[in-house]
Amino acid sequence: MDAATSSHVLPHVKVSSSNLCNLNRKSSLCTQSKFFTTASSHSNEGKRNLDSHSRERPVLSWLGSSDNRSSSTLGGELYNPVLKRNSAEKMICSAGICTYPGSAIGSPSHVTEERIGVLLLNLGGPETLHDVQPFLFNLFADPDIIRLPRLFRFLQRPLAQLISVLRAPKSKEGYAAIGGGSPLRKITDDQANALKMALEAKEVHANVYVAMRYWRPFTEEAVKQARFLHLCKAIKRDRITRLVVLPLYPQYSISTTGSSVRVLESIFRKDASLSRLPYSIVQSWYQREGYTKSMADLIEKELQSFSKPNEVMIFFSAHGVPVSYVEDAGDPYRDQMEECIYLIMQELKSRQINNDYTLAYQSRVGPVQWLKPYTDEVLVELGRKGVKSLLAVPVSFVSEHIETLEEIDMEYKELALESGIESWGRVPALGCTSSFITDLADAVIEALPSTKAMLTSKSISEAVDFDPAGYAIKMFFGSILAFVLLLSPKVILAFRNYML
Ligand SMILES: C=CC1=C(C)c2cc3[nH]c(cc4nc(cc5[nH]c(cc1n2)c(C)c5CCC(=O)O)C(CCC(=O)O)=C4C)c(C)c3C=C
Ligand SMILES: [Fe+2]
Repeated sequence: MDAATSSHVLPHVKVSSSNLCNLNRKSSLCTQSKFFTTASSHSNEGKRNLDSHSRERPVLSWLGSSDNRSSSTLGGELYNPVLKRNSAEKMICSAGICTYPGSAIGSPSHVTEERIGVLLLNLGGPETLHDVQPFLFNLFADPDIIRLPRLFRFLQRPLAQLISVLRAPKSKEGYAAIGGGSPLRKITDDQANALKMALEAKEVHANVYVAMRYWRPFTEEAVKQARFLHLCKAIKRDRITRLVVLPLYPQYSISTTGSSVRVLESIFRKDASLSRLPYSIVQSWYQREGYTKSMADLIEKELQSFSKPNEVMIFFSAHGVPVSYVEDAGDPYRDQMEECIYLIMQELKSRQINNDYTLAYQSRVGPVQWLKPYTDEVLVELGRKGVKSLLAVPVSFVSEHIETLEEIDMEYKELALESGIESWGRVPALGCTSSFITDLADAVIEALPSTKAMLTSKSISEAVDFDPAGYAIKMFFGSILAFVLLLSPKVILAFRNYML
């Protein structure tokens, strides 16, 4: 059953500010952990609102402070908000702001009836082979997936149409090999139900909703089309008073969490009641002990299936992103991934598991450079060097999906065996593993005190900033330039790469 509609009982909890403060003090933020905060309010408001925020944050004001959470010690997110000026940095510096909404939990003795909602954000996947091309269109039409210069943004949709049609046959083959569609929706619904129960066990009664970025249940369609009105409607119908947004990506990337949050916040901005709803976003959670321990449990268990467990190479395989995301746009994804692997290996070492390990990136698409080393190349290299046993660990996603079930289990396994590796294993995705879901429940509870309603002043100023004459000029010259570029042999060659 759809998690959003699974409960007919209004979620509620009695929350006193002192309880919430205690919870927050237990979180990484409040205990002054070296790692970055897991929760933030207002990922998009950015620096523009720093002044107003700083006035409102009585307990958790640390942006620019001299304690151990300075930009150089923020775990994987080593981005100095003062030095880096880009879109990702806005997210990160705003992620450092943690505010208390004055009304609900302002005074220690205040007790409010809360109706808590949790919104799980995920990528979504085609449910049938027929859905594959339109799913790919949605994906490539996302300006956070194909990042065109401003002048060429109007080409986004025609380009997405072209690339999705070129890519569809290869993608369909992959989805056909795993049963004719993506398992993501079912798994995410199961995770939502499990999370609801885990929260209930901690006496936090919440409704858990699911919003997918590229397939049903869509995030944006939730407001635009009657058929998919359920998300917005449900949040309103259930009279949710406080919302925690939990992207199901352990590490932050512009292309995943960043994109989903951008869409969600644009929906909130356009809806008067949603823009007044206090919410907070768990930006990344790879650094949580519950997650690293759960991953270590899976690895430890899977190693036992080899005849010589301590001779097995632990092979972390992460979904890649184009290098330009990290090097030009300031995406913290690679740093967070490296930190994540380090933390999992530390946990394994504490259990006397000292295997060799390596990290590589899979699933590259298109003509640009992606994060290296590439999974396929490393597998061949390891085989050549005489590695005989290998345990693949998918690490950027917490559900089984096409890239675990087809790419790793079929393509990479075959390649590894051909390259001289004799013994192959793969760690399953976390799915509904109870220690993991329990930890997600803790992450939600820790994020509750930092919920804050969106300010609408930004949308007003954006509307004022729009210049129709400038826009028309850009469209005119952009079209001519695009036409010339599209005819160049280099560009024609580049499109072929989407088909391979
Ligand atoms: C952390 C996870 C992911 C990142 C980062 C990411 C970036 C990214 N992906 C593409 C292109 C494609 N991704 C596709 C499927 C897909 N991607 C992720 C996760 C991340 N993507 C998942 C979980 C899935 C599978 C969904 C499912 O149905 O099971 C696809 C479609 C499949 C295919 O044709 O290979 C494409 C295409 C880009 C370009 C990108 C970063 C810019
Ligand atoms: Fe992807």
